[in-house]
Amino acid sequence: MPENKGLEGVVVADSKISSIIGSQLTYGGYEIDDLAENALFEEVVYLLWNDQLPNQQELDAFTDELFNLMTLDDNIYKHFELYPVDKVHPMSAIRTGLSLTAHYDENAEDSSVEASKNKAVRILAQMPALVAAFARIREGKEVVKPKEGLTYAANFLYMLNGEEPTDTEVEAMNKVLVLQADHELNASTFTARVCVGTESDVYSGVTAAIGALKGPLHGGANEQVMEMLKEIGSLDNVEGYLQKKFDNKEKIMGIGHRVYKDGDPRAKYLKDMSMKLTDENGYSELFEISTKIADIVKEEKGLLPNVDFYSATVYHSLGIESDLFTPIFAMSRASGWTAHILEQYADNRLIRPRAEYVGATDRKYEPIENRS
Ligand SMILES: CC(=O)SCCNC(=O)CCNC(=O)[C@H](O)C(C)(C)COP(=O)(O)OP(=O)(O)OC[C@H]1O[C@@H](n2cnc3c(N)ncnc32)[C@H](O)[C@@H]1OP(=O)(O)O
Ligand SMILES: O=C([O-])CC(=O)C(=O)O
Repeated sequence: MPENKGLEGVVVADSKISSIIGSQLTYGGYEIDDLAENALFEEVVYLLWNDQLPNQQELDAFTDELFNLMTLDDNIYKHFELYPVDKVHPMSAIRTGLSLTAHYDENAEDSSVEASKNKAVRILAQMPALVAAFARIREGKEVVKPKEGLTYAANFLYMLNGEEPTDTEVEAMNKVLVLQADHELNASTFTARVCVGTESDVYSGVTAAIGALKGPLHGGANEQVMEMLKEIGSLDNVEGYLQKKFDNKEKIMGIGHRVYKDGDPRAKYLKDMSMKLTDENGYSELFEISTKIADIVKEEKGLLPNVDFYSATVYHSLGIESDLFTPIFAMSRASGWTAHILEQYADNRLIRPRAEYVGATDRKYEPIENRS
């Protein structure tokens, strides 16, 4: 087995976008705490793409640009009606939908820096529209187009629910988007960089990244956390549920991290939000079940909650279906993916590691009639 199975600890790129040192996370040199408490998601995206926060004029121009690209081509809305939407996971729908948006971008194959930056803006603007449209169409509801003057977080909730969200909802959604925007070389970002390292286009990189985020060991864990909470059902069942998982050597979703061994700095914000929102919306028991799970897993395994753990109850309290949790993560992470894609283009070298061959050797071709 290679020394660094799963590329653990292997450094494969220089990056100015985000950094993890111990339990400290920074975006472009700003502490995640500072940004989570103060920043608008749009400011964070601008920071990830430009290595500096925008001034008011730059933010206004960027917000307008995003709004102007937030409505999808009618054919994209229509394509969601072409297949049995009730049987399709939203992450698969978004993966296909995002890939489809490329066909309505006349500069899709233009690989200039300017065109690649424009694609990043289009993708970020279109992700919330894709998630919200799919969610409504599968319920037989009319698509809701974005509303001018709303922030990115507010517009997503508006397009999803068809009514303007409250300040509390917008604040929570904005914070979740900020917290999930980037995370160094996580699996989906690495996937995006590998893809565009072949000089492939931005849409291909983001589509590949969506596929990687979908897995339950990565972004897909937030949906699984909600399924676990539902399965547990009440506080009394937590010990029994966990014991069975431990006995079967199964993982507890939303817990553990490849890099953070002393805790994920994003989790405390999500825990605070979860406590507040579950209390306000009548889901306090889900919060209590969550903290009991976290305490027992810490005690038994020394493992701590990651970003996905408490985000599940935050989304649930906002009335969001559990299979939309990972698509929302994708919406936010599209900012980090595209930042990394642009950074990869700027100083590219094909990413191509090696494998240790451990298969059979010295075989000779046998005609098919001679094979047993
Ligand atoms: C946004 C994100 O992607 S955050 C991560 C989201 N993913 C999850 O929440 C899924 C659950 N967690 C996990 O699967 C893991 O903790 C990962 C994949 C996130 C990171 O794992 P790694 O550092 O690669 O650890 P790895 O999977 O090799 O596990 C090491 C040991 O810890 C155990 N372990 C790790 N996480 C967990 C967990 N959540 N529950 C129980 N045991 C765990 C493993 O079973 C293994 O035990 P062993 O050595 O006795 O076989
Ligand atoms: O960094 C990782 O491996 C996973 C993670 O927390 C993220 O992508 O936010």
